[in-house]
Amino acid sequence: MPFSQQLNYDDAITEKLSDNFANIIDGVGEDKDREGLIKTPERAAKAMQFLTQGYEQDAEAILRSAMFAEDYSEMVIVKNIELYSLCEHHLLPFFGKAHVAYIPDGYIVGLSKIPRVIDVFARRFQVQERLTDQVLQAIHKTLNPLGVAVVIEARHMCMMMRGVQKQTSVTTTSAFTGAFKAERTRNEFLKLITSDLG
Ligand SMILES: Nc1nc2c(ncn2[C@@H]2O[C@H](COP(=O)(O)OP(=O)(O)OP(=O)(O)O)[C@@H](O)[C@H]2O)c(=O)[nH]1
Ligand SMILES: [Zn+2]
Repeated sequence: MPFSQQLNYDDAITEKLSDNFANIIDGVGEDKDREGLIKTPERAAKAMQFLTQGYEQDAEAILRSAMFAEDYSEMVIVKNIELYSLCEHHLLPFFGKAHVAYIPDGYIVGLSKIPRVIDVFARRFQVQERLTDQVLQAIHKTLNPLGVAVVIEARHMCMMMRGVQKQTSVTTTSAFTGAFKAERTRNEFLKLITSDLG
């Protein structure tokens, strides 16, 4: 399942979630049996399973499936990886970009696996800090590189649509291991992720 775009929905979970979404529709005072809403509980149940499919996936296995021995020990950066997650406090989306770098020590990883690892952890109920750290740790543990860096910049719908209602604030989190703890290496990474190439 980790590599497919199409999720195999679990019938028992779909039924359970559908019942609960029907209650939510009812709870806000809507008519859950009107035409436009009749299929909504099931749609929402499937959407929720899609958005939380990361619980069933193994980030370290994904990384291990495409590790290659390579004598390259310069910084590798994959930046501007879009991400969508759900905040665990309000179950509202937060979304933005992740920038990931590592300095190999004997092994490189297939580049696409880095965005896949971000999705594994983003498709759960999250806080941005934990998401940042989980991506860092998964890469650190599997590749055992000289260093890993993860920066996430995100907007939280719970701060935009409700609550403090701030539309332009962006939250940045970062985490570093190994060589990225040194100022010079970290600065090189930070400079490269803000370059004009987008
Ligand atoms: N640190 C952190 N906080 C988050 C994240 N997502 C949402 N929050 C915050 O979680 C907090 C929950 O605070 P509470 O006071 O319990 O909830 P609330 O009454 O709905 O708070 P307001 O949003 O201020 O109205 C809020 O300050 C949210 O902004 C996240 O990824 N990281
Ligand atoms: Zn929230």
